[in-house]
Amino acid sequence: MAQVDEASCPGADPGQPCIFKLVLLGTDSVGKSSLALRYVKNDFKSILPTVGCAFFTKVVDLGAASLNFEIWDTAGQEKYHSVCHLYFRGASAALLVYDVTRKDSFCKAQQWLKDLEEEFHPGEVVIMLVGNKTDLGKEREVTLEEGKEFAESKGLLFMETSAKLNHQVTEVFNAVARELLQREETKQGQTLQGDARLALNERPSRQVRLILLDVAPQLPGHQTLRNDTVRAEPGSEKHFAHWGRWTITPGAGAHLLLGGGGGGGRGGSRPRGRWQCQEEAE
Ligand SMILES: Nc1nc2c(ncn2[C@@H]2O[C@H](COP(=O)(O)OP(=O)(O)OP(=O)(O)O)[C@@H](O)[C@H]2O)c(=O)[nH]1
Repeated sequence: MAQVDEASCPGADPGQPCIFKLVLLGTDSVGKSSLALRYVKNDFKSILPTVGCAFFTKVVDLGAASLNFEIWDTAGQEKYHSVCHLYFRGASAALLVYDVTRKDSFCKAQQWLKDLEEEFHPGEVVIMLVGNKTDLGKEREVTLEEGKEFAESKGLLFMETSAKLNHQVTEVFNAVARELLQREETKQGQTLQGDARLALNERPSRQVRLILLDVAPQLPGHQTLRNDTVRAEPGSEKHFAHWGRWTITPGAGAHLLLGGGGGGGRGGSRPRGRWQCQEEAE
């Protein structure tokens, strides 16, 4: 993956990795806190139900690039549902966690997705559906295919994990991190393209009208030899018989490249007298 210009990431100090807010969503006891704990501290232990929200940070090193995750672990209990919305505002990524041994938690994850869809524009957040507790395979109520199918139908990333066995936990966060950096890179590319288009639009029209005239009235007996109007592409070269070769630069006029003996002089490398190029943008 190409390297992202980290200095231009939103929320980051110049030269520092991008900061992305990632929110863990899902009903109670699906293993949100356990996934966060496993990922951040490589630990698994009995945890009390989350009250409100817990917060972790983690630097993700992907080799070619790195980023900072702010991980918001929300409480899954129903009584906290309404406040969870406060926590997922401003998120760049969300993990929708369900427990593969509980169908109800899979349905709840789908409801969380609806909430996210109401809050964010399509594509604004990277969303991964995570089926946790694969170590309890015998008690499965949600198959791998069901999870995969639902994720595909909604354009979500998808993985199954076991926080207990440390199965695919880092992979989940890394996959989200890669997706975020890729999107950031695309965004920056589009901004650059937009800037370039803007710059092009600011230039005069591609066709310009140049009026070349010899202005050397101070020379005795001299008069304007030619008053010519041409249409020229920016940056093009034009040859005028007796007037030499000129480069045409809209906005900056025309510049003599090689004199053709203009200004009344014959065979000289520079025209005599003063020359002027007037430009009219079309
Ligand atoms: N077998 C197994 N148990 C797990 C796994 N992950 C979490 N648990 C257990 O599931 C229970 C709930 O885990 P939590 O991490 O507290 O779940 P939560 O989603 O944060 O719960 P709330 O705070 O209520 O929202 C705990 O007893 C964990 O030990 C897993 O991968 N496998």
